Amino acid sequence: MAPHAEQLTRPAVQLRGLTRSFDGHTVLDGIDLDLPAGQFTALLGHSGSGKSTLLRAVAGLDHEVAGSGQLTAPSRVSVVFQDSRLLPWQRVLDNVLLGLDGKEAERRGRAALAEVGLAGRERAWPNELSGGEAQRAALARSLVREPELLLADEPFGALDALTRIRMHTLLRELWERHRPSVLLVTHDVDEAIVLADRVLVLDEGRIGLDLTIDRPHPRSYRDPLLGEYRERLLTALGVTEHHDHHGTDGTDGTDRADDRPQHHEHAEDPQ
Ligand SMILES: Nc1ncnc2c1ncn2[C@@H]1O[C@H](COP(=O)(O)OP(=O)(O)OP(=O)(O)O)[C@@H](O)[C@H]1O
Repeated sequence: MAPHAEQLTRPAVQLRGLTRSFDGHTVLDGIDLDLPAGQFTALLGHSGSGKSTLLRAVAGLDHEVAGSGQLTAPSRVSVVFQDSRLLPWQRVLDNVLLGLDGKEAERRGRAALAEVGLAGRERAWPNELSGGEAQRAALARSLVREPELLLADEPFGALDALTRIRMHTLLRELWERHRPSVLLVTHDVDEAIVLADRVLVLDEGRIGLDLTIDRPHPRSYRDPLLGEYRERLLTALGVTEHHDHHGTDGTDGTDRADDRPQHHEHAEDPQ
């Protein structure tokens, strides 16, 4: 990045030479990355390419990676995973407040639940929520902590296609209102290009493609101009042979997530 540009956008996250290996197998191979404060970035890559490993490193959850290079991240970080990780023995509001006390925290917790569309469900138990509602509650739990950086690891990966699209709208609205820096890990090319302003492709331990998505929001899956970005990302992911299924073919695209190659072998739990 040019020096003057660096002065304009304070990076929220800065990685220099970040490396991580497991059993002699290098997963992150000297990653250099700046995430400017307030940017919405998506991270794509095949299963096993190291997306969760990178996210865990940025979250400060991986102590071994820390010494490998330079890693700077904000102190107020929230992480949302594919499963909501709500505690089943705590009611929804108590899950959202976990570790926060006092009337003011409770007021913020209720406000966060209202923001994600769960007003009135404060006293529900997690097992009374649908998958989408549970992820809404997980987002509320993140929001209430007013994170400078929101890390999301396949947060909508277990949801049906229609719920996922509703959650996309919600996440983008929350981002517009609160403006945390976001790093969203996903397998879903359409999810990445509809939500993010910048999409990174992780390939062989490096950032293989760093693409700015220069289209206004809210974006539609139907926008034919997103097709060019989709094509570039699919090419970077090595799946150009699926062009006919993913091109601008006049369908609304809402079912695309289901007819593209799936990479779920290692998608469950990044812990
Ligand atoms: N704790 C661990 N111990 C050993 N190997 C690990 C560990 N965590 C990750 N790996 C390995 O590192 C590689 C990258 O895993 P990672 O979970 O980061 O990939 P990913 O891109 O997030 O995959 P997916 O999209 O399937 O979730 C994989 O080969 C995985 O087996």
